[in-house]
Amino acid sequence: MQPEYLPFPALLCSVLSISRQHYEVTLDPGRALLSWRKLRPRSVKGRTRAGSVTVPLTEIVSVEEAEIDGKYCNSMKWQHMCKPHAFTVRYIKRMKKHRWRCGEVTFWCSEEQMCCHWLQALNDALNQQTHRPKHLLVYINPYGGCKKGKQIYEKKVAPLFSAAGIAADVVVTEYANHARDNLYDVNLEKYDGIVCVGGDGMFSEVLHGLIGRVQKDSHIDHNNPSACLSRCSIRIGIVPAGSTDCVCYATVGINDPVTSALHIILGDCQPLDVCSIHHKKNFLKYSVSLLGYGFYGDVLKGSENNRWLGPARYDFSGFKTFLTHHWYEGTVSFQPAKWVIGSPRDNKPCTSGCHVCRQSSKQLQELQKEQNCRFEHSEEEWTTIKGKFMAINAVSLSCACPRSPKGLSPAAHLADGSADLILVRKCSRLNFLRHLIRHTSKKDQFEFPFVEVYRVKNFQFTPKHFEEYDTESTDIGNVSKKNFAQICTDHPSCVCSHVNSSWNCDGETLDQTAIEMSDKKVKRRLLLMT
Ligand SMILES: CCCCCCCCCCCCC/C=C/[C@@H](O)[C@H](COP(=O)(O)O)NC(=O)CCCCCCCCCCCCCCC
Ligand SMILES: Nc1ncnc2c1ncn2[C@@H]1O[C@H](COP(=O)(O)OP(=O)(O)O)[C@@H](O)[C@H]1O
Ligand SMILES: [Ca+2]
Repeated sequence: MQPEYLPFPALLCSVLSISRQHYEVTLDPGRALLSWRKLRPRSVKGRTRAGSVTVPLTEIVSVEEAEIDGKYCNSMKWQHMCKPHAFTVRYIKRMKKHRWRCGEVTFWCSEEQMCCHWLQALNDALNQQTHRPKHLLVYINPYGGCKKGKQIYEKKVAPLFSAAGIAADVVVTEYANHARDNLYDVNLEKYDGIVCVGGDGMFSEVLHGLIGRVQKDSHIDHNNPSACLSRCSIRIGIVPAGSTDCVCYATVGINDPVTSALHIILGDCQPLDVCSIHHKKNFLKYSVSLLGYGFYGDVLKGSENNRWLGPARYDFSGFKTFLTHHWYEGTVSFQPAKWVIGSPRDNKPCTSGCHVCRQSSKQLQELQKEQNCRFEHSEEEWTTIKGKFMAINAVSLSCACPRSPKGLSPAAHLADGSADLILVRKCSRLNFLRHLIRHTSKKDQFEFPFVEVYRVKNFQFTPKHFEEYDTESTDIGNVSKKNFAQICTDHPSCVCSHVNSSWNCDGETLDQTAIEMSDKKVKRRLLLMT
């Protein structure tokens, strides 16, 4: 039997007008390009192609028949025609520093038939982009960051979505965890993606709702640390309107609502590692950005009563935390991520389509197949480090954000199945400041004798007092006040609350201090619309 071939759409080339100048406009379906070139180019050498623009069809946002402006219609040029015809193409314009803007160009045709032909051909090309979302569910946190989420969505994002023919059902949240709870009830089949307008905390809320919902539908107990979770096929998009926005910044390269909206419209997609955190086999939370004990845990705790300060609450609390200069004692154990081909000391940041992520994922999958799903229990050696720490940070992505454009671990990978564990040991205030300042420049923040970094598959942390006073039961509630007093005499300069820090998990404080974290990737991977 003869194979059936679809007729390949023909190249379309016409002379059309843009702002009353003639252009040769070409739609090349074979190379997936739309281009326009000014006719009668200027004679000055080297400027002949100045009026030429090429746009990949994948970067066309929308195509529509243009509204004919009365003034333009009556102007000299069009007086001889019965009715002018035009169509408008919106497309991605790449600016500096990963910023995207929506460019717009209107092509005027001399005949109605030609205009229809162009509209049809361009719409056919757009309809082939089947990965683009058509129906989105949007959650807006009106209190995130500078409390401008609703405004940002209405002014900057909604007009782009509607121009691109995307229908959006919008929920403005009324309380914390509104979006999470709503995701348990909503008919997900209706949607091609979920969009959250807010910061990392809001993203984490949507992520918990979505992963939880999918596990509930598949009757999987996510409390079980070795359970293989069902994969979420629905994507989450982020419109940054929070205080840190590091998930957005680290995946898109900038925290800019218009850029994010345009990535969502094009259907861009980026897989993301998700870590799960347990305490004694009980599931606590998922983490996608920072899981930090010590400095970042204290910064978060100190910022909680100053929410009214907006994003500045972190700087204010950061300054205070820096001055208090606390260190914490405990034991960290981890298993290295052996499948990864990169190292945290590489000098290259992870970008979309990253070769390291692809290769590492492949190797991880093979390893899992080999170990026949016993991956979590493999008896590989654990490295144990006892000590006094200023900060213990586990990051599954770079955590780049406006405060630190390269992030806490600049070479961390978005989807390699591993997390970078950064240990900052007890050091002088000056040395800690030197380490912090390096986050704002290109200099290596790990190049200090008191800083270590490992690429890990999982890790455990036990604070010192758990080891000494709580061998039977590790429930913090069971540690008696007497024991606390005992511990505090060991720390003459501190009060009880400073014996332990708390964990900052993507901007939320965890109730437990002794935790286990695993980065189970593949099964727990999440698709991000970026
Ligand atoms: C002297 C300047 C030092 C600057 C050091 C900057 C390090 C910044 C690292 C940022 C890591 C961010 C990790 C992201 C975590 C977020 O998931 C999470 C939640 O985000 P959301 O509120 O958007 O929901 N955000 C956070 O936990 C906030 C962390 C922010 C840390 C800011 C620390 C500022 C430290 C300032 C120290 C000043 C010392 C001055 C001494 C003279
Ligand atoms: N309507 C609401 N009222 C109060 N808290 C909310 C609301 N909607 C979401 N939240 C919670 O606010 C927290 C912080 O939100 P986020 O958007 O990350 O802002 P920020 O970046 O300023 O911390 C999240 O944990 C989220 O669960
Ligand atoms: Ca990772």
